[in-house]
Amino acid sequence: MKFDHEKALTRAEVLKALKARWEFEKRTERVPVGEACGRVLAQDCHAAYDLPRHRVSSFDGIAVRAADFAQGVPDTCEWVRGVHFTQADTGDDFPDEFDTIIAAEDVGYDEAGRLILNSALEVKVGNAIKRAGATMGKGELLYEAGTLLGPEALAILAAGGWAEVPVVARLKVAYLPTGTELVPVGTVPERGQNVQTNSLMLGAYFAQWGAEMIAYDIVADDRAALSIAIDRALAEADVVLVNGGSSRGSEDFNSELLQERASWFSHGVKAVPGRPIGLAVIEGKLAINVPGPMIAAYLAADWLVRGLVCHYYGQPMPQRVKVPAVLDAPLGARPGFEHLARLVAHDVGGVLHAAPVPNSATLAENIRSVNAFLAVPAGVRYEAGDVADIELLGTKAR
Ligand SMILES: Nc1nc2c(c(=O)[nH]1)N[C@H]1C(S)=C(S)[C@@H](COP(=O)(O)OP(=O)(O)OC[C@H]3O[C@@H](n4cnc5c(N)ncnc54)[C@H](O)[C@@H]3O)O[C@H]1N2
Ligand code: MOO
Repeated sequence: MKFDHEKALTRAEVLKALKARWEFEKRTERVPVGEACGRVLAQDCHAAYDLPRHRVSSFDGIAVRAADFAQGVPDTCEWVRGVHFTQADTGDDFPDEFDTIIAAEDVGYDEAGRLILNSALEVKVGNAIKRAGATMGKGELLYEAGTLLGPEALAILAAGGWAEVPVVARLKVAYLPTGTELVPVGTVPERGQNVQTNSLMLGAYFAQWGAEMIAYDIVADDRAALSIAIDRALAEADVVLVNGGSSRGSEDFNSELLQERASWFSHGVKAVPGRPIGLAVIEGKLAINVPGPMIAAYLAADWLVRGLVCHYYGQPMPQRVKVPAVLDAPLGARPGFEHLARLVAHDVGGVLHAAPVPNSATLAENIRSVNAFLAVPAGVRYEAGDVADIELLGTKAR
């Protein structure tokens, strides 16, 4: 499908246009609290009760009556466990007749098992006692709707009585690999064939971002078959990704098929790699024709699908750590286009340097070595030796 570079939108314009037109329904489901890490809370969650339910000791030690210490440390030779004092270790409840704790470090016993206390002790009511509700008070707001739950949140919610947690249902992203040349993983490709692998990479990313991928079987470059598959995917998912057939090949039908169904359609983004992307809004759902090549598919997922996932969950797009690096090669795209530069960053005598992978490298080598990213704005060109703030992709700089 032909497209006009001048009409292509910037990445920011694409995100804005799609978010403005996307009509998604945020479904809610309840999941066991142990499975809620990484999920987004669908409603405010309050503590169901005070915890601890009643005051407890906050030290390993013994519970005593402070009144017995009004004149200083008493003679405890005749003290009877359970009558004059009782064991009360950290987190332990103890009978209400006792009102203070003496830490184990200040407590001893003689050969006859009689209690001996440090004579310098000052004992007041309420020493080393954790009040009722100190962990959480009944009705306390534990987490607000919209919170992205992390490991600690699971523990706090569970402590507050939430054995099951109401969360936003996972965004469903249908992934449709298309191309007559594609064969499934496990098949040795013949001449003219290629292994369908983007679904593995994208599915793993979507899982990290909290979206569920519905992976479809490979669809050949056949208009009728593609049309049926696209309609099926649109019925099943919130977002449909049609991978491949996005450009100008004689069998690149996908963007056309999306445009036919769309209330809004745009082809192409002013960013490379990944420029020939098809963007459609179909009955309030989003359908994206993601370019086939692995790096273009990765980039589209990273800036666009991730942005949409964050929008669905009401979360900000996570920002990567940026650090200054000396560029060892020029960077910048043709006029009007952003350059989404994937870089290899490495330390040279305490100074971070970065450069793109040489064109001569295999794709495998490229993927293995890239550990940084720089979005060079349209109209900007960096020369070798310039310093730029690069984003670290989370792998160790080498
Ligand atoms: N004459 C032109 N040719 C191309 C242009 C252009 O402007 N003029 N743009 C190039 C750019 S940039 C890109 S990006 C690609 C876009 O390609 P398509 O989206 O049409 O993808 P296909 O042609 O179907 O496949 C390309 C390549 O990727 C492999 N592929 C596809 N899907 C998968 C998958 N699921 N897993 C693994 N690999 C996949 C496919 O086998 C091909 O090798 O067009 C350029 N051409
Ligand atoms: O978008 Mo393409 O070749 O630039 O991957």
